[in-house]
Amino acid sequence: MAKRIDVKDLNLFYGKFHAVNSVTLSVPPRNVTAFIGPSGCGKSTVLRSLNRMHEVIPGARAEGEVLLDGEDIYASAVDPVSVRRTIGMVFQRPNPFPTMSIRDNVVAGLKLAGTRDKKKLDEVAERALRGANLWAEVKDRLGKPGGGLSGGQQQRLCIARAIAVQPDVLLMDEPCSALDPISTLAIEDLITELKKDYTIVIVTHNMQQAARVSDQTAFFNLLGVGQPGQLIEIDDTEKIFSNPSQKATEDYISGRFG
Ligand SMILES: Nc1ncnc2c1ncn2[C@@H]1O[C@H](COP(=O)(O)OP(=O)(O)OP(=O)(O)O)[C@@H](O)[C@H]1O
Repeated sequence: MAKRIDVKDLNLFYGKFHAVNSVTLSVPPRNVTAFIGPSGCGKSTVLRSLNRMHEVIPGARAEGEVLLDGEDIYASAVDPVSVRRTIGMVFQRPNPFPTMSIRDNVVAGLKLAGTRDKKKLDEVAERALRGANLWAEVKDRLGKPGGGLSGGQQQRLCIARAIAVQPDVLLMDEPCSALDPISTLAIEDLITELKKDYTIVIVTHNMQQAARVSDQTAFFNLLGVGQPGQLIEIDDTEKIFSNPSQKATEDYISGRFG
């Protein structure tokens, strides 16, 4: 079930370093939101804070609120592990368990959560692989190692693994940066398919990609070296790329800096 995210006055730190200043934004369900901006402005840091992966880094902390359908994921009673199950993540480099079979890669999260029923695991594996547009390519070699797939297939395998646990939100941190153009298009098509069921937030350096796949775009910027990154504006992708409200956004998307 896709859910809505509301971020309120979120500040992110690495030890004493204030990495991101006061972000407030909303992500509607069944929508793709792209985070763009120059290197170091805090896109990945904000993304990781949306499922409490940020605090896994020693010394890192978050202040502010991240609401998932109105529930604060940072509330003291909330278990960060269950947050990460509900809000899945796909990383820059495909990271399947290389020696584990394709099928077991997909159902790794479910097995970890205690599901042992083979029939159920097979069903979930098929559904997730179909959902990730990979089923046709791997159905005859489900027992073969995940590491034997191409880079683009491995990334779809990781997406299958992320959706196998039926999350509410999918976070993607530059999911195509290690892929060739054909695999990139396959992932972009998949993102468009997945948004029927999921809320998706994607960090990308590729502005054409943001324009192609996202409904809304958030532009982050850095005011200076050592300064925290900040959200400059968030709006419909069409508006950001045709008529942004802020000059800094226009300069960035027209390639005048960044
Ligand atoms: N593990 C970490 N420990 C300390 N500082 C970090 C860590 N990760 C990121 N930072 C710092 O936080 C700031 C934001 O980094 P972040 O990776 O979020 O930016 P980004 O916009 O995603 O950059 P890029 O586009 O290059 O991936 C940077 O100054 C970075 O050096």
